[in-house]
Amino acid sequence: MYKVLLADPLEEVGIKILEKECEVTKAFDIDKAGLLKVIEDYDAVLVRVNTPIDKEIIDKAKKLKVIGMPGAGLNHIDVEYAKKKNIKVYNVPGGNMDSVAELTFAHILALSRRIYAASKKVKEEGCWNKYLFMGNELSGKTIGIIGVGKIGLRVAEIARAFKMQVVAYDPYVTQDALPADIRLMTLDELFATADIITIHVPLTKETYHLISYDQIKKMKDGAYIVNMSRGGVLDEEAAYEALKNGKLAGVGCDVLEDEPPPEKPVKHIKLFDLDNFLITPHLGAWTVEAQNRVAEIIAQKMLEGLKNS
Ligand SMILES: NC(=O)C1=CN([C@@H]2O[C@H](COP(=O)(O)OP(=O)(O)OC[C@H]3O[C@@H](n4cnc5c(N)ncnc54)[C@H](O)[C@@H]3O)[C@@H](O)[C@H]2O)C=CC1
Ligand SMILES: O=C(O)CCC(=O)C(=O)O
Repeated sequence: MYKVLLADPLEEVGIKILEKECEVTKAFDIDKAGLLKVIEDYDAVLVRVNTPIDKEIIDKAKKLKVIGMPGAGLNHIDVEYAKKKNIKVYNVPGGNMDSVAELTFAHILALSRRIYAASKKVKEEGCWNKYLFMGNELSGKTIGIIGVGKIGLRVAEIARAFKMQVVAYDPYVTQDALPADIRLMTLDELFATADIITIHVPLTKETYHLISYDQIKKMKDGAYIVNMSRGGVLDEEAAYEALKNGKLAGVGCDVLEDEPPPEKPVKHIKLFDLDNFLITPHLGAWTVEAQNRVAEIIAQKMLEGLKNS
């Protein structure tokens, strides 16, 4: 029987598939030191985004044949090095795209209708004053999508239903490959055109701090930024400055560069003081539907990978 380590939780449907042919160990709280101690015993390991698999772990993993990620992003896994060591790395492209695109719009709507601040004012002060919370319609606005892969394209589909114009920046796709109503442009053109900018790129050397203060300066006054991709793509210090001085009207993030953030009083994150900064704790893929889907697919892929290795 293959030995599989679940270093992070997986929905039951995936565990059941693996358990048919593997001995499955659950070690959801394992840290790097723990992984280094036990990884040599396993044929396969499943990790989510906050459990990195680096060269050091791979070097210890003498029996490892398969690494599985029940989602899209692989920036926490040294995929090149794993491949050199003949370890297969699997993810589930598109498995959570609907959920992430839907949360993108939850942030966009919450920002443009000031839902967080208005709700807080009612609950904390009993203040029922609509005059404080004038919002904006999405209809007729331009959304700028950075990265038109699986999630970016789904965001574009939803944007259409809101009667928005869609522009996009992605150096790895061509205009012919896109639906006719998505206008591909340079990043500077997108900054000058978009009312709402939404980020859907992988975290790479190229995308690290892709949105810096110098880039924000090129955006329209009062623009919104939403980042559902990875912390590190948006420079959080720059976002703070731009929210404080009013250059940006709102920022919504599902991810942070330092994630999970240290708890108070260890470090206080300035952005958290601002009502027009929205944060969710990496919930993009966190729906029953997406989690069941990715669990089933990743378990099947890992099993196939083990059998073919
Ligand atoms: N918040 C969450 O829970 C989730 C976050 N994600 C993040 O979203 C990212 C995108 O996911 P998918 O759309 O499924 O991936 P995808 O691979 O289908 O699309 C990524 C797109 O980004 C483009 N891209 C790459 N480098 C770029 C650059 N420098 N500038 C502009 N575009 C660039 C690619 O050409 C591709 O079209 C993932 O890599 C992951 O980091 C994904 C799923 C859940
Ligand atoms: O489900 C998770 O743990 C993270 C999802 C994610 O960020 C991804 O699929 O790239």
